[in-house]
Amino acid sequence: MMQLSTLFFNSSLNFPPKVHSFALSKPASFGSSLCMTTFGDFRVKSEMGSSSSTLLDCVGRENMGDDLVVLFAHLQYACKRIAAVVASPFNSELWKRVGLADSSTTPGAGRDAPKPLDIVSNEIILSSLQSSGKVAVMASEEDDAPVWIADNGPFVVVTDPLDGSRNIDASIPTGTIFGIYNRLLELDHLPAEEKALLNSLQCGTRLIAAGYVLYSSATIFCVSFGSGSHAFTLDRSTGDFVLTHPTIKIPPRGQIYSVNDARYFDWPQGLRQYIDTVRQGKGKYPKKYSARYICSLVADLHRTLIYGGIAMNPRDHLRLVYEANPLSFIVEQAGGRGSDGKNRILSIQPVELHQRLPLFLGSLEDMKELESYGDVRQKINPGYEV
Ligand SMILES: O=P(O)(O)OC[C@H]1O[C@](O)(COP(=O)(O)O)[C@@H](O)[C@@H]1O
Repeated sequence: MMQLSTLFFNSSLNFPPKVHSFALSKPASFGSSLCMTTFGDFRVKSEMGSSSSTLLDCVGRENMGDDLVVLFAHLQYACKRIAAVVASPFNSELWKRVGLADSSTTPGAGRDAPKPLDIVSNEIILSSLQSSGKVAVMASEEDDAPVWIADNGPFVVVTDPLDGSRNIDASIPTGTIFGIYNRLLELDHLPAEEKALLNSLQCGTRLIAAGYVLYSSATIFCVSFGSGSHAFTLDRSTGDFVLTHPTIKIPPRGQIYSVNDARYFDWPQGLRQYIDTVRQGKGKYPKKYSARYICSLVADLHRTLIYGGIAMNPRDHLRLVYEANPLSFIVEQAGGRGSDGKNRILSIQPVELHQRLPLFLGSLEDMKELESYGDVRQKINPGYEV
């Protein structure tokens, strides 16, 4: 079968040669205090701090070596392509043009059936990582087993290429999640399949970098190298990810909880009590909480980082290796906590690539209060249809 990404990107039907082009002017200097960009007739002014710089500038400054800069150059390129694909008017054509319903795409046990854009995003990331020459193995939500890429690649990448893809048809935000480890040299002697898996099952405490990319009204690349979490916004006029949220600090308390509360009657007593309490303004923070739930993990987490509160999914649904670990890393680096309702996520040793668990991410004080209710992890998981 033709590669989906090839089909999607090379087709003249999908990308008509005739596109509107606006006169785009590149800002004179990103270092200036006022950055002005022209989008056609619209002039957009943005205040840029003196620290204004791009994602690649910042990766370079982390002093973690040129290999990581090269990897991020490829990763950001992949995410820009995914951003373009999810916003394309031709997404709905994918179902008709490729045979995704055949058995070759049936996922292994414990995995959900992929959507066409999951597969396209997966291919975009895989091909970028392959051409970087810096990645030994990629473990993805979309593959049953990790893919061994290059014996001498210094890094291991775990990823959910397109989280929240069930929202695509309604143009609701989606995101890419990634985590990066060093390749474990002591496993080099093992057969490829075995070392690919063991490299991918590293504990979250060993992450050297992690992040997410939010595809929403803005495309935001949030990353941590273990010294704070920083977010960059895609400037579509230049193609750069520009530093917009340096050293994010999650508020120690928010007034927002984010959960699919249609599952209320499947929740354990502790979680019901916690939500009942904060809804009524009877918790440690004496104000009534509000609910926000996009049902798109990256978007729910991004809002939580900015406004505070807790983003949670109390059932065994989200994956430890490529969802919970990278996002917990980001949250911890922003001063918050990531747990399964009891244990710190980053300290849980993965035993399976697609291992699922309850996930709670958020403000330190809110997380402590939630966990004090003890029993917050949902035991039953009846297989909800939507
Ligand atoms: O159905 P629930 O329990 O509300 O789960 C919703 C969550 O599942 C996700 O869609 C991830 O699941 P998928 O990877 O199967 O799409 C998250 O983006 C979202 O937060």
